Amino acid sequence: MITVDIQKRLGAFQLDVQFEAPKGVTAIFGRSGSGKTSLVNAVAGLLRPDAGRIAVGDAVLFDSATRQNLPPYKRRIGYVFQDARLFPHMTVQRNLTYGGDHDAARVIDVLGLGHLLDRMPAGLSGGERQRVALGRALMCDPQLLLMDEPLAALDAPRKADILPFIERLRDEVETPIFYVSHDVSEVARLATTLVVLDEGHVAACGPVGTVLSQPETMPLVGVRAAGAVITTKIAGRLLDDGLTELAFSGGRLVLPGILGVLGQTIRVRIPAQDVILATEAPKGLSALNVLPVQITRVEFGRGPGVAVGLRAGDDDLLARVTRRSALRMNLAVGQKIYAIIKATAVGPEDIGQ
Ligand SMILES: Nc1ncnc2c1ncn2[C@@H]1O[C@H](COP(=O)(O)OP(=O)(O)OP(=O)(O)O)[C@@H](O)[C@H]1O
Repeated sequence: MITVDIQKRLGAFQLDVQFEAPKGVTAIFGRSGSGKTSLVNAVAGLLRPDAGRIAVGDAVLFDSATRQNLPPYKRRIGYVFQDARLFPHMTVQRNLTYGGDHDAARVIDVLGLGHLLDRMPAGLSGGERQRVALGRALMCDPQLLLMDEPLAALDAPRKADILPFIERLRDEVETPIFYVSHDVSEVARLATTLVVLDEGHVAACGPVGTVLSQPETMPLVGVRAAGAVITTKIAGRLLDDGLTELAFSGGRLVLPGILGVLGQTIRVRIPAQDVILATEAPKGLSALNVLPVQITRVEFGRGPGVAVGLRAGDDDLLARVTRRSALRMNLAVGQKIYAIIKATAVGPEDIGQ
């Protein structure tokens, strides 16, 4: 468990953050200026809090009560920035092992670096460079890895290339990761835990699927970003039609593309704005996915949209409808209705492992 409890005044800005993060990837998400970088800098030891406590398991990195403040180089923290910052005159192999060679063979395997070892950084793509930077950070045997917008400088195809490697890292390497991002698809794919910052405070914190599907989260993450994250298993592959059938606790979903092998676990983000609600089972509809659901929340905001929390089996879904529709349909907590999800609403960037 990682404990973060930080108070820090930065000019007119007050950072006041408390949360506990279990193993896995903890995404730190929030608008520009919400305090994400200040938070990870405090964890790295680059910014000294006015008060608080930071601990990774039993290792205390900072504690104002006992006046402990480990210098950055003693914190055993790996830091991966937006730009890879590799040594240009060294091969990938030498870059990787510059600070240590902990678990080298496995890190090279998980990050798919084997064929790049003799190359120089100048000849690598942006995504490959970031994988080398990640590998180098891991070979120093950190107890925590901090990644501050590591994919922000990459274009969409390079991002798509590197995400599966970070997913493998999350699933196969023990090192916990703090991952700063303002891209919700990235967060939905990678995060185990999500911490949403708002003006220096923790506005929401918990398992990523729970936080993103809460109606209250919608104003914080933005209406386009809000939506459920569900874990599914591949139940069928309709090869002729190029579709994949996914099973989850709430039923079945059919999505475009052949997404993996039978039985494989797939994580899917379903944007709230792409869920349509119907009070009766629809007939003669082109959409492939019609799920029976029960309303758990109806949250009227200040704008024209209403966030509707839904229970589908053991999973939470989220829909955004207009105030007018919510009133006309008389939507109320406990009501059993149908959620309709267009197969093409879930983009490739919303599907992970
Ligand atoms: N040394 C400082 N002195 C005064 N204000 C500061 C200082 N460092 C940061 N701030 C302010 O603290 C706030 C949080 O900054 P921070 O960089 O942590 O946000 P962020 O969420 O990482 O933003 P972005 O996504 O744009 O990188 C901002 O308003 C910033 O201007």
